[in-house]
Amino acid sequence: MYCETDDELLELVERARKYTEKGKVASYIPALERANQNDLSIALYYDDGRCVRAGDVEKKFTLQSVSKVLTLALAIMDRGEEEVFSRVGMEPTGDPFNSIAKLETQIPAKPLNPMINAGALVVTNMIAGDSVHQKLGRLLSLIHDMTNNTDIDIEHEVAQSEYDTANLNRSLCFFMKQHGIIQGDVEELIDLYTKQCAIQVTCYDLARIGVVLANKGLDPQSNRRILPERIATIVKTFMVTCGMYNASGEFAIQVGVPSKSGVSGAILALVPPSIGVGVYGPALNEKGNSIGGVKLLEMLSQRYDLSIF
Ligand SMILES: NC(=O)CC[C@H](N)C(=O)O
Repeated sequence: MYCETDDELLELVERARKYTEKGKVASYIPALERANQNDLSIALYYDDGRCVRAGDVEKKFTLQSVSKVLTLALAIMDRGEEEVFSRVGMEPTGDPFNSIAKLETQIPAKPLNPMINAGALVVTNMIAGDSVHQKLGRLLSLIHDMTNNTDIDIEHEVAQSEYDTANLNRSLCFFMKQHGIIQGDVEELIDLYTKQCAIQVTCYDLARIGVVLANKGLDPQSNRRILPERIATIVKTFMVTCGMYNASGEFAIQVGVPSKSGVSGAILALVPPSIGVGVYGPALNEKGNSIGGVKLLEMLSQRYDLSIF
C-alpha cells in the first residue's frame, strides 16, 4: 500500500513536527543558523510521475552531506570503481561524520567510507575537470539531469560561510595530503567541497533524485539512463550502511530504506523500485540528523510497510 494523498502525508508531518522542538538547528556553519526550527516538509515522487507532498515543499535548502551521494556517483563514472575504492573504503565507522580519529589509527590513512567527511573529500578530489568551475559544472549537470530542473545552483552565502569556517575539513585534507591520499591544492578542494555542499534544492528535487536511484539509474519518465545501474546500486548500498552517519544501524531497523542526511536538515530517501523521497526539517538530533525528518520517515515506513528488509 502506498501513500496516495497529500492529506495522509500532512497528518504524519503534523505528528512528527512536535519533535522539532527537541532538536537544534546546525550552527557550526554560521549561515545555516537562520533556518526555521519548526519547518518540516516531505515530497514523495513515484515512478509514474505522481507526486504526493506535505509542508512547504518549495522551500529551498542546501544539500550538505546529501551531495556526497552524487559526487560518489560522478567520481565512479569518471575514474572507475577500482581507482575510487583504492582511495576510500567501504565500511561504516561508528564515528561522527567529521571525526579525524580513525585516519590516524588506520594504516594507510585511507578514510573508511565516502559518506564521512574525510571520505567525501577524497571523492571530491577525484572528480574530473580542469578547474573548480568545470568540476562543479559537471556535478550540477548530473543534478539537473536527475531532478529535471536546470535552475538548481549554489547558494553562495552558505558556501562562503562554510569556506570561512571549514578548519576541521582543512585539517582532514592536510592530514590525508601528507599521506598521499589527497592530491593537489587543499584550498581548491575545500572551495569545491563547500560549493557542492551549498547546492540548493527543494524536497521535490530530492524526491526526484531518489526516484532515479530507486529506478536503477533510469529517469522513470523519459526512460533515459542517467547513471549506470551498478553505480546506482553502489550508492544506495552506502546510503543503507553509512547514510545516516553513526545512526545508520538504528535507522535501518526503524525505517529500513536507503537514505542520506545532511546538516541542513535534508534527507534523501528512496524505496526501490519506485519511490523517491525528499525530506527537510532543519532541527537536528544529537547525531546531526533531522529530528522531525527521522520521526516522519519512521511513521511513514511503519504505516506503509516500506522497509526493504
Ligand atoms: N553532515 C554534513 O552535512 C556535513 C556537511 C558539511 N558541509 C560539513 O562538511 O561539515
